[in-house]
Amino acid sequence: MSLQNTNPTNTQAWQELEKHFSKVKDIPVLDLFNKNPNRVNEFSILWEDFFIDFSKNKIDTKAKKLLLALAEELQLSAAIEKQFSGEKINETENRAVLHTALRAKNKPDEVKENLAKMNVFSEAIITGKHTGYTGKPITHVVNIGIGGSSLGPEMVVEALTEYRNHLEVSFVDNLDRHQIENILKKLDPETTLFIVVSKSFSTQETLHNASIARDWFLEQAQQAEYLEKHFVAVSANTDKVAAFGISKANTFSMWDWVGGRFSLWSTVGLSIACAIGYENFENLLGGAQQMDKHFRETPFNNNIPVCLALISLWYNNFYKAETEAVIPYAASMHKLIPFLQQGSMESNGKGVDRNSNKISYQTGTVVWGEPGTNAQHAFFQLIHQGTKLIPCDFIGFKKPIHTYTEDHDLLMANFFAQTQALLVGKSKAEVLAEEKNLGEESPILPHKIFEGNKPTTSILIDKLTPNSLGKLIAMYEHKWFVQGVIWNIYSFDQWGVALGKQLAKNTFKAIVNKDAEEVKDASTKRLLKHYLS
Ligand SMILES: O=P(O)(O)OC[C@H]1O[C@H](O)[C@H](O)[C@@H](O)[C@@H]1O
Repeated sequence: MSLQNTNPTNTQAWQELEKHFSKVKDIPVLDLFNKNPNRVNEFSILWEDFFIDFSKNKIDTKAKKLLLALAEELQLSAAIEKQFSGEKINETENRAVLHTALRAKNKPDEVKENLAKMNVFSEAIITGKHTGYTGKPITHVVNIGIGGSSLGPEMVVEALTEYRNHLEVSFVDNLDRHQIENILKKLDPETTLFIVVSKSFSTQETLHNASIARDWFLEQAQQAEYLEKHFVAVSANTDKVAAFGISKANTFSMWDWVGGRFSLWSTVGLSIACAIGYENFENLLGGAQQMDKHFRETPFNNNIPVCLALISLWYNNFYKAETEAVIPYAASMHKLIPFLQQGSMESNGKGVDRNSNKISYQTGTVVWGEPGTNAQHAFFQLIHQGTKLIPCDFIGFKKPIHTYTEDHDLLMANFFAQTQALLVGKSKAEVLAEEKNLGEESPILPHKIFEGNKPTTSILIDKLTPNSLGKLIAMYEHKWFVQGVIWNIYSFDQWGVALGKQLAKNTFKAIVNKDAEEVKDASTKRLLKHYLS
């Protein structure tokens, strides 16, 4: 057993963290600021167009030191090198994990070829050189895929609205027929391109939706040869693509060494290239490449993904915080949360360690959130005054993507005010001074007090661009990786999604046969009977 397969709770650093935690857990963060005039410097990182302020977290100098020692003791550097050098670190699937190779300066030849093909194709769609079966240019692109074959591209396409061209881009992922019907009814088969994206090309939702789209198309186009102009596929399973009826020329390859949730950098990003142009897609890759370099080369105490990962681990394993929230102050980033949920929770929601033993400590956190300012009016009440500890990442931009700078100032004033309110709170004395009609004995008084001391990390970026978005996404990818290394789990498989898929097949059979007895447990049997009645 190498040191990298160690139960983290058995390390010396963990033991010391436990001891230290019991001493410092109740110290208010404001006291830490008072005792340490250098706190903001010590707990912030300025890197290129990113400024990360960790100082509002419940962490002192010693805890930081011990967390960094934990990373060293568990040989994080060696683990990072293993990933970048293409070792088969996804051991349960016997695969390398090389999404970083997709955005590296020197890409593997097969990647270069497929990206070049993507460049030419997206350009032809955008310029109208590629026409539909009646000679009209394509106006609408529909990405059919789910999970990693949808969340990343959709998030990027939505976030970068200011970089969009004239093409309308939609995403169909859900098995609910309602979704695809709603999209198709607005489309014209003559001017629509479908991109069927599935690494495995055996995902129920995607194949089902792709068949619906094909039938819809053929209903009007009539001739199967016209499919060639309107259906392309992205997949690692070219045989299955061919069996579905999409030609080799219309197939973009991806590879088993790219995990679905890390695949937006590959040909899975075809819808991105169509929506914002290939050059902008390359800028996205360029940003990720810069973050990869930062992650690989920067000492841990100044390393953004490493610090984010360790602070999150501190809350998860010592404060026993169950969740963490992400609040982007950019309405166009509303799809960032589901993307991060898959990335973090599918990667690190594991209960068995690398030695195949059941884990006795906490692993993956629950990630949730919503863009600010909407979040303020929905769930911030609980974060400010509830009983749960919820560390939050606030993401904001110095410059807006529009020209209304004062409006942007108003938005960002909310960002800063919220992190400040969460930290500082409002004391009894302050409430009384502000509200003269409230007496000391008023039953309303306790409701108006804010304890403060609620932790936030501020991620302040110059501007939302393809480059900075690439950096931001790669930053979170590396955060999950670091946590997986420390938790001693395999972050790159997802066996936990298999059982439900398997049972759905039998359940569907039971429904078709109208035979609830095929289902084993009493509750589901009763539900099925009711459904069938
Ligand atoms: O790209 P596909 O093979 O269609 O897979 C789509 C998604 O489905 C699976 O259930 C996995 O949980 C995801 O990791 C994956 O991204």
